[in-house]
Amino acid sequence: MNILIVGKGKMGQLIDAKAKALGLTSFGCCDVLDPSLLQQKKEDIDVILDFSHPDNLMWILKEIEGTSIALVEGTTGLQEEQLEALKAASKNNPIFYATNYSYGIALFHKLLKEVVPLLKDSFDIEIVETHHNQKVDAPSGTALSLLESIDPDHEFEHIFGRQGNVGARKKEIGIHALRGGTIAGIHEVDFFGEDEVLEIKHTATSRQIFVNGAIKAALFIANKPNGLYSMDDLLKGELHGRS
Ligand SMILES: NC(=O)C1=CN([C@@H]2O[C@H](COP(=O)(O)OP(=O)(O)OC[C@H]3O[C@@H](n4cnc5c(N)ncnc54)[C@H](OP(=O)(O)O)[C@@H]3O)[C@@H](O)[C@H]2O)C=CC1
Ligand SMILES: O=C(O)C1=N[C@H](C(=O)O)C[C@H](O)C1
Repeated sequence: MNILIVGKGKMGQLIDAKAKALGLTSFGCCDVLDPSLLQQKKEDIDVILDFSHPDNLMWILKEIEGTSIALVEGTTGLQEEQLEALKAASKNNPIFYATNYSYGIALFHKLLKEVVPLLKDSFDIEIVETHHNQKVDAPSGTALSLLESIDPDHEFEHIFGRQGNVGARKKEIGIHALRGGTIAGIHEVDFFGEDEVLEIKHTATSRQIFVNGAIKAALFIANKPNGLYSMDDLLKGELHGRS
């Protein structure tokens, strides 16, 4: 499988190194300011993995239009219209999208779907995420996806941080972002009940878990029919697990 990576940052470089270590052909990392690699290698690319910045997405979708190149999209902070464009592009290319490529977070979503219907009427729900001091978007893409799993029908008001005389808690879900040091990613959902608290927490102890998951996603969608794929498809395909 031949891959090309969009994004020359922390994730891009780690994916490039891991792909090469696995014996895959990686053409390296590029971005919208230096698109030549994508344009030169277009004929030979099977999968593009984008871990960069939302500003690259429309350019990538234009480049893969009319080709059979698959896309593994990992960039977070995408706006609603960019998510719509991703969905539309999946009619013509295989596209895998996840805000978090770790196995644990994929399971976290499953746990929420079990637990939330049992608790949502009697427990207060809050989401807390913690990331390194270089992260540019807040709250994390993962926190927003967890929110979507908790409240798919938007029954609750979504409160992004609290400040001032906010009054007593209403039918709301609080979402809070902490930033500091070198934390790869911590996500926690707290359920506060009467005289008890249930906490579900995932800690990524290094970025490698995202890198490995993204490469598994790339192997999974290479040569798949056009469509939008998610971590649920990867779990069903039993391609996940350690390393
Ligand atoms: N889905 C998942 O599992 C994961 C997703 N991510 C996401 O991947 C993305 C990249 O993360 P990470 O590698 O840590 O970030 P880095 O900051 O290390 O790298 C970001 C890359 O994007 C480029 N970039 C920044 N601004 C722009 C812009 N305006 N237009 C085009 N390119 C730009 C940077 O180029 P330059 O250096 O020249 O500015 C750099 O190459 C983030 O959205 C992050 O949230 C991260 C980990 C896991
Ligand atoms: O920027 C990061 O580092 C991460 N971003 C993703 C997110 O926004 O959820 C996934 C992971 O938590 C690391």
